[in-house]
Amino acid sequence: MKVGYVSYEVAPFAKVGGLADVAGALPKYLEKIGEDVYVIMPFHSIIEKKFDTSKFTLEKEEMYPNSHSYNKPFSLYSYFLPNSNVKIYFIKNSDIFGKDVYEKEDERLALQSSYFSDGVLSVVKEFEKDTEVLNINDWQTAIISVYLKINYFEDSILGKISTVLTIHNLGYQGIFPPEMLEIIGLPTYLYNVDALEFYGNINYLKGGILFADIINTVSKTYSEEIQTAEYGYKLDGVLRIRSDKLYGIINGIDYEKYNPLNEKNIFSKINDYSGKIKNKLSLQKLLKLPQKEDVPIISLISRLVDQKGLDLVKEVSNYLLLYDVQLVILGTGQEGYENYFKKLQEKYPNKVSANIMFDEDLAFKIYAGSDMFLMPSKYEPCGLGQMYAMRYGTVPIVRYTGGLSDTVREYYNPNSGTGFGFYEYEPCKMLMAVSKALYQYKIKKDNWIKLFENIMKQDFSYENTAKQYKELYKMASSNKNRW
Ligand SMILES: Nc1ncnc2c1ncn2[C@@H]1O[C@H](COP(=O)(O)OP(=O)(O)O[C@H]2O[C@H](CO)[C@@H](O)[C@H](O)[C@H]2O)[C@@H](O)[C@H]1O
Repeated sequence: MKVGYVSYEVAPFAKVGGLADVAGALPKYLEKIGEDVYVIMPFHSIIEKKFDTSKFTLEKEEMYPNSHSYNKPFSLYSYFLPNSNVKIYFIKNSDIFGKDVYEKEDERLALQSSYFSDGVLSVVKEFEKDTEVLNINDWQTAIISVYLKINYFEDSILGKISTVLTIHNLGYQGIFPPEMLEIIGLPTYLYNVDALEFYGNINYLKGGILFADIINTVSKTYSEEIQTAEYGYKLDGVLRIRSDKLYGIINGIDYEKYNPLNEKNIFSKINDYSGKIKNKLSLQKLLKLPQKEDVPIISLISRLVDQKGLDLVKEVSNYLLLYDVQLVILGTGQEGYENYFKKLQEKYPNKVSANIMFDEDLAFKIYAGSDMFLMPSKYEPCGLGQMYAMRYGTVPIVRYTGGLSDTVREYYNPNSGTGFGFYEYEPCKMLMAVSKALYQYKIKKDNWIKLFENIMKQDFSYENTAKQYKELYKMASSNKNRW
């Protein structure tokens, strides 16, 4: 079956968060199990800074979106996802796609994402005619399902395509003024409660949820949580309407790219606990923290946003730092958190390393060199950090929500469990989870090493995830919804 995977960010070309990791890996693994898959993303200008784009093939100099009122042309380039034969198309219009993957201004975002979405369909119609399913991702491309059902349902090529909408994060929905409908080339009658209207605005993700043939999210638990008022971000009712078509498939991580036996991403290979210690000492040296083998490093790598439970960390950090620990932060995001962690480092220069930057190389050195990885999220659709951490033998400490519930099992004894966690979103509950880990680390070292060995045996590879997506695509193509 021919499947197009459409994403606003794809690693390694442009990455802001976890969506890029999935978009850069899943298609590769789909190809391995026999799917005929290609990827489409915008040609963000940062790509030119990171890659030698002269290797890209110019497929067509001038193409146009068909519905959108911004009908300036784009050029189409192509290349391949690294280590695969998966073709990736880049839609280039330098006036539309600016220097950041996500620009701050709402109006720009509304325009960029819809221009891209409509442009994707022009590409499919001309270059990938036999596409059966488009896997669209998050609000930026959700609107593709609306274009297909409303504007192109009679088209001999596009009219046959089914959509799978994957929700990576319900917290971001693409909410814009109703006037956008005309600008993006959709009929104004869609401004009604059974379509895109959302509390006086329009909502791209709501459109995707109602118009896609199949919807899925990135863990089973999150697929259930988002149907409740607590996690539904006001779309729980709409999701409940579509609950018969709503699935949860846990993400994987790229085991080929992230391999503890390969020294490419990390300081030294980790095949036993001594390898872990080597990485830890090198990390301490790199970050100018005291090189102490027995002081546990607790790390946190994240977008610094409310979703990630950072208010809990703020609340208890002074208390936590009474312990003999080192805290390593890597992230960018809300200014309040960035400043907070910078100040924390100033206050505890020997205990805290706050790296307020986006640095993938450093990220994997931290995953490999830490003892514990903290992820106390308020909500977490899947979460990749905890899986990367375990891949490198770092014990996760998580709030049991969404995908964190589905990937971390509470430690009870050396033969069971893969981490430590808590349920209620309370600072002291998080602190207790950290204490449980510190107790094992400090007092029960044999147990800790056994735990290290257990988590390194966990399997979060993409093979199984890819098989489940294959089933979803089959289901989508045989369950096409008429609007
Ligand atoms: N400063 C920094 N420097 C370098 N690397 C950094 C970084 N900050 C974050 N990262 C990296 O970005 C990725 C974050 O992925 P997550 O899945 O943990 O969260 P995110 O909320 O972005 O993704 C959303 O989509 C994914 C994919 O479906 C879901 O797993 C998740 O729950 C959902 O919120 C990881 O690869 C991490 O290493």
